[in-house]
Amino acid sequence: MNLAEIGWTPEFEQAAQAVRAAAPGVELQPGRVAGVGRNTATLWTEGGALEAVFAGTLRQADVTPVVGDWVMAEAVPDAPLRVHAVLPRRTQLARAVQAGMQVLSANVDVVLVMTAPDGDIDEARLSRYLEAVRVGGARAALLLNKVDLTRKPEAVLAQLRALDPAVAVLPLRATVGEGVAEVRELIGPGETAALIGSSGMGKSTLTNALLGREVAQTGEVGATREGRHTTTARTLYRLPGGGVLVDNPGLRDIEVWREGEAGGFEDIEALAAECRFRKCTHGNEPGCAVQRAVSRGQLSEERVEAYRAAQGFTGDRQKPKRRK
Ligand SMILES: Nc1nc2c(ncn2[C@@H]2O[C@H](COP(=O)(O)OP(=O)(O)OP(=O)(O)O)[C@@H](O)[C@H]2O)c(=O)[nH]1
Ligand SMILES: [Zn+2]
Repeated sequence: MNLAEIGWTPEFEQAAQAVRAAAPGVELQPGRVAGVGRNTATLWTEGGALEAVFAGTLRQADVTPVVGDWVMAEAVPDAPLRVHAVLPRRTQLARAVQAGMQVLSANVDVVLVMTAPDGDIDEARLSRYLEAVRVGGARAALLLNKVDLTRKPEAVLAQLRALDPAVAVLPLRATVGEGVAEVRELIGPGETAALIGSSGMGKSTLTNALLGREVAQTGEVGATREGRHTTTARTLYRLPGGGVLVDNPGLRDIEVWREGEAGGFEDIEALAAECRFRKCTHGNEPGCAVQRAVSRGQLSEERVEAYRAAQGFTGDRQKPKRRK
């Protein structure tokens, strides 16, 4: 597998070097988590898809790999790979749980938020989705599927555009493939997309259209409940022509994690305490511990920008560049 096609970047390479330097004598190779089980994962590696187990060091570090993560793993003769470390996440999608926050998928570049004009458009829910995406550091786009079901598609599209003028809004008819090429263009080379939205909006139909084959079970009339794909497993799919799609990122009807009292940026806040200036905006200030962590590959630029935006810190720093 060509790692760049599945999301590997120079930033991850830099972070990988740091992990290797900290573990001399261990032969570590990168892999992307395509599926997770209990203490196990399927990794996409240069040598193809391989099974892996989590090493004790990982449990000590108190980090659990999630789908989309890049990890460093050791080859073990006649046994699964052993995952030693998770590389810093560029972005994340998380949900609120009793204990605080649970990361569902990592390193997603663009989140496609799907809705449809059958029934009412739930503006509050869509806004929550957009906020959760923004907090996690990814880009968002709104897809209005089933445009054939409304006589006033323009009015509905305008309603969606008003939610956030910075977010692209695309009309779609997933069942016949109309608008699918435009959706595909939102996913750049080597980028990772995730599809979220309530049940029945047409996510499986779009997934199949993007992949050019039947992988996701759609809710066609007549399908039996048992026959339906009721698993909550998250998986990665490779898109024809490069790029990755996260199936079922787990944000269907659930409580999305938004910045709140706890913030969702605890890691960045811990670093910020080390900045030279108490009022550091983590832009270009000297002695900024947050930017230092970014330059060392320990923290992603995207998450810092999301944090700065949430804090109302703007300007004096470029927005993260879109990868070509
Ligand atoms: N009229 C119309 N129906 C569509 C369109 N896209 C999907 N559908 C139908 O909507 C129903 C639900 O589609 P799915 O793709 O299963 O929806 P989903 O979002 O994956 O649903 P869950 O798996 O429950 O989350 C199916 O009967 C589809 O055929 C469209 O563009 N127009
Ligand atoms: Zn700072």
